[in-house]
Amino acid sequence: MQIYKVGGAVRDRLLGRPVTETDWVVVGAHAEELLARGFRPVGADFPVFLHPETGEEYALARTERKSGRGYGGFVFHASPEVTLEEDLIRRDLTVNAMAEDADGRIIDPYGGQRDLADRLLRHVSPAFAEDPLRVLRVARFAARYAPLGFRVADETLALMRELAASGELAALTAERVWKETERALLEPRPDLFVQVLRDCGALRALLPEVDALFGVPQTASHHPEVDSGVHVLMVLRQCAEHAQPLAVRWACLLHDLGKGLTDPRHWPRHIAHEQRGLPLIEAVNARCKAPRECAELALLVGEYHTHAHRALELRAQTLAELFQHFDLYRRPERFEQFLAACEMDARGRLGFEQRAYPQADYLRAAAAVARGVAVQPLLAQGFKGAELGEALKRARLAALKVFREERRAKAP
Ligand SMILES: Nc1ccn([C@@H]2O[C@H](COP(=O)(O)OP(=O)(O)OP(=O)(O)O)[C@@H](O)[C@H]2O)c(=O)n1
Ligand SMILES: [Mg+2]
Repeated sequence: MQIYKVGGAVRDRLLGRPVTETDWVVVGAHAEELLARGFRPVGADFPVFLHPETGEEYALARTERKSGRGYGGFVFHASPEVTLEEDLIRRDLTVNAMAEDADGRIIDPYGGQRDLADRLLRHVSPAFAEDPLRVLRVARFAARYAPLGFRVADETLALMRELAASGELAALTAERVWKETERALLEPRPDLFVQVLRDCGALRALLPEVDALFGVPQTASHHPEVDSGVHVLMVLRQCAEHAQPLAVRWACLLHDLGKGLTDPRHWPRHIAHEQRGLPLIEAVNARCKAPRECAELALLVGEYHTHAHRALELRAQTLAELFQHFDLYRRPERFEQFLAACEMDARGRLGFEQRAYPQADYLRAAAAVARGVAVQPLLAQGFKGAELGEALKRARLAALKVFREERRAKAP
C-alpha cells in the first residue's frame, strides 16, 4: 500500500501556513489490512480509520457516488484498485486535491499549485456537486484566505449557484451547517463567508432572515452605508478586527434581523425593530442549533443594542432593570460580551470604524457601581429572603441614581 498526505496539510504547507491537522489517503489497500495494523474505523460504512498512535485520519482511496439526498445519502466505493488520481478528482477544490508522498514530492494532477499561485478557489470537477456542504466550505475558505488574495473562481461560483438553486442545501443537517458556520465566523473575514453565500444564492436557503436585510435602507446619518445587509457585513468585519469570540460574532450577525420585517412605507426608519427581530433570532437559533451561549447572547443583543447606544440617556431605573435582565450579578462576563457586540455594531458603519464608543465604559462603570452594593449591611439590618432581594434592588437603584447624577454633573 502507499500512503500520501492530502488535503489541507499539503495546501497549508505550500502556503507557508501552520498545519494543525493532517489527513492521509491510503492507496492499494483493503480495510482489513489497516485493521490488522491497529487502525480504528471511524464508522461502520465509512472507509476512514484513525491511526493507533497519532489519531490522524487515514482514508482509503475512494470514489463516491450519490445515492440520495443529503448526508448519509452517500455510497462509497473504496477498493485497492482506486488510484490516487481517481480519489483526488472527487475532492472539492484544486488547492485541496494535492497529495504529498513520503519523500515530500507533490502529486498535483488538477492544477492545485497553479491555483495557489493564482489565488483561486476553483472546483476540481463536476463531482463537486456530490456534497452540497462544499458550498459552505468554499465560502469558509474565502473567509480564511481572502487576506492572502484568494477569491472564488467564476465557474465555481456558477456551480455553487446551481447547487443552491437545486434546493439541495435544505437537505444538509443542522450540525454540519453549524460546524461550517462557526468556523467561518471565526476566520479573518467572516463578512466574506456571508457575502459569498449571498453571491451564489445560498444565503437565501440557509439564512433567509439575514438575506432579507440586503436592499433594506437605514437612516444615512446613523448609517452612511445605508443598506442593512452591508451594515451587518461591516459589523462582522469589525468583530474580526477586534478578535471577538464566536458568541459575539453570532450575535452581531443576527442583531438587526427585525429590519428585514419593516414595512417599506416606513423606510429608512425601523422603529421597534429590536422587538420585531426577536422571534426571527429565536427561529434562526433553533434551526441552526446554535449552542446556548451564542443563542442567548444573540437574543440579548437583539433586544438591547439600542439601549447600549443610548446608555448616557438611560434613567437609573432603566439601568437597574437592564442589569437585572442580564443577570449581571451572576453573569458579568456575558454583559461584557453584550458591550463588545454593541461596540461592533456602532463601529460597523461606513466612516465610523474608528469612532470611540464611550457608552461601553459608561455602562461598565454603572455595572461596577451596581455590583459594588454590599449585602452585608442589609443582612445586619435583618433583611431575609424576598425582602432582602427587594432591599438589594432599592440599594442598587439608589447607587445608580447617585452615579448618574455625578456623571451628569461632570458632563461638558
Ligand atoms: N466536503 C468535503 C470535505 C473534505 N474534502 C476533502 O478532504 C480534505 C480534508 O478535509 P478537511 O480536513 O475537512 O478540510 P481541509 O481542507 O483539511 O481544511 P481545514 O484546514 O479546514 O481542515 C479536503 O482538503 C478535501 O480534499 C472534500 O473534498 N469535500
Ligand atoms: Mg484537514
